[in-house]
Amino acid sequence: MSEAVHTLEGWFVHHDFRTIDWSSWKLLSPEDRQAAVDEVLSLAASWKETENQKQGSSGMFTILGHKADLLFLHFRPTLEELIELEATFNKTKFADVTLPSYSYVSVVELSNYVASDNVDPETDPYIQSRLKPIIPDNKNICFYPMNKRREAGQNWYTLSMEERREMMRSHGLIGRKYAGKVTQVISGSVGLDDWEWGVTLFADDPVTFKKLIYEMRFDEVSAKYSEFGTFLVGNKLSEEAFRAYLDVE
Ligand code: VOV
Repeated sequence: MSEAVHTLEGWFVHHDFRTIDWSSWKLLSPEDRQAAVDEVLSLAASWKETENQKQGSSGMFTILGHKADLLFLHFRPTLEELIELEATFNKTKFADVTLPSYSYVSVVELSNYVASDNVDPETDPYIQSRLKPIIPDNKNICFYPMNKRREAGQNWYTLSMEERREMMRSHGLIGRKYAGKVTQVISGSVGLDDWEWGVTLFADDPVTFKKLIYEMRFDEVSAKYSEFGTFLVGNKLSEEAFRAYLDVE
């Protein structure tokens, strides 16, 4: 039997993707539309307050293409908080014109494949900041779920710890070339959602997503042992941009 890698868990994550029923939105009166936007922005202000108190992080994004129009991304210490956030949003006037199009539930994860000894993860500021990530201000976001393969002759889970560690070392070396250009948040979802990990990337230039993911495709762990789900990409929304996005005057 192979040895399971030790993992550290941080904040829970909800990727809440919505489509907008634009016909219904346009049928609302200008006053009702304004009230609906104000209501969401007041929720966004309360999310900012939570972030200021270091009790989570939330962001709003537009998503390009048919898969979704918006993403509400939430990091919180507990699943209960994420459930409450979802219910609160669903009770807004704006939610009446949206439909959930995709969602993903996971928990921020760090594994100790390449961890250094003599570090206490409970107090180390770097590890803590990775386990409890604050959504960066980069313009673009890319999300996709992934699995490690479990096929005869290509089974990640039957490899020895040493083999896996070596491949993750090589994976990390590629990733490090993109330092300063991409921020990655890897969240584990075994037992929480349909895939094994969620990959959330943030960058100012969307071409960076393509270059990083393409380069990783040639790396052994991705080339031989990884399978990917649907990709969603979009832009971070400021409060003003959210208002402008929904403006149909
Ligand atoms: C943007 C750069 C970047 C960097 C620096 C980076 C580094 C690292 C390190 C050092 C480690 C191991 C320790 C830890 O931190 O957990 C990981 C871990 C992981 N990664 Fe990664 N990864 C990146 C980026 C990055 C991407 C783009 C992907 C998607 C893969 C692809 O082909 O599309 C990915 C996946 C993962 C996964 C699924 C895990 C967990 C694997 C497991 O079996 O447990 N990752 N990753």
